[in-house]
Amino acid sequence: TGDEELHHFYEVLETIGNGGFAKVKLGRHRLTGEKVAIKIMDKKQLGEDLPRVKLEIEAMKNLSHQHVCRMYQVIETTAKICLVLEYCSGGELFDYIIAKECLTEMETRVFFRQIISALAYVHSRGYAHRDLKPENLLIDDNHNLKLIDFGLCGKPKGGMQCRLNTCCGSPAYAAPEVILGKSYIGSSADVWSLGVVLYALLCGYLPFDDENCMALYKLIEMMQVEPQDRLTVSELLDHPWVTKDFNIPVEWHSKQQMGNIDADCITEMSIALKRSRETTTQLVKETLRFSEDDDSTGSLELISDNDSCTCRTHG
Ligand SMILES: COc1cccc(Nc2ncc(-c3ccc(C(=O)NCC(=O)Nc4ccccc4)cc3)c(OCC3CCNCC3)n2)c1
Repeated sequence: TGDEELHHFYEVLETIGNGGFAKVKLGRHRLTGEKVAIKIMDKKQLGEDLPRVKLEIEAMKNLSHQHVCRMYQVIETTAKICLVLEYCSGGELFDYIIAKECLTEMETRVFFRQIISALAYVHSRGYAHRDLKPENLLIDDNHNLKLIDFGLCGKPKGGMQCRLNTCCGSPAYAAPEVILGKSYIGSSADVWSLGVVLYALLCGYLPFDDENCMALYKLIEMMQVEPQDRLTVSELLDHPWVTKDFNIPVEWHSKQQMGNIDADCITEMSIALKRSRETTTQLVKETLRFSEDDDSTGSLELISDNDSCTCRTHG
């Protein structure tokens, strides 16, 4: 069963997060010792929102970027869906800032450039995040930010047709048109949320001298009530406040090429699967082709990138 499968590959340790339908536990991959975040969702509790989770899983398969949390594996059982996700050892950005009491303007700019890098990439892949907020920005062990979409929480009170988490989770970061239940353009709503995140980062937590305030107020054009008056993410990439001291626009293209096969990973797998390297490589190639089709019924599922790989056999 899926539960055995989860425990076969991973030690499941303490809970690191709870969000309505999703519980996130710390996990450790038994083969590689790598820490992972395991997001466990109960299908019954998800109810009619199950299709939305399937959409998120498809989205995650297409998102591979240095500032977006990776998804390594999906383990589905009759009752649960478990996502095995990249673990960020530094926790949430906000806890970090509260613990440090204040960040320099430069450190704020470094983080902000990473956030717009992630957002420009997500938008370029045709997705809008729709729930950008400090809880969804985590720090990895290289002190870099990773965008996550912690996703579904309780049922929206108003039953609005926007995403659950924006309704019940965080009106504070949601654009006016989202709050008003109007139909909205996801990318513009993201820019509003980005403005709130930047404003929250700088206001009250960070020392900020006056002559720069004007540059910041120009950025607050992200928080124009009318979406068409708002800055776009691509205008932010080379905005004077964002490029100050860097003098280069934000590099947002993904540095992670998809689908490359890592030799060390093949070695580990051929040992674990008791197959030759050639056979293992062939299997992986077939699986990567399988994972491109929707109706993949492959005999071996693998999600691998440079530094880790997980494989599991179907039936
Ligand atoms: C050290 O102490 C600590 C303390 C706290 C945390 C950690 N680490 C730590 N690492 C990893 C996670 C995680 C990663 C991905 C997803 C996810 O849902 N992905 C799906 C996803 O990203 N979609 C998506 C992304 C972009 C575009 C579209 C879709 C969910 C959770 C985590 O969670 C804990 C929660 C706690 C409540 N606030 C949010 C994080 N925590 C460590």
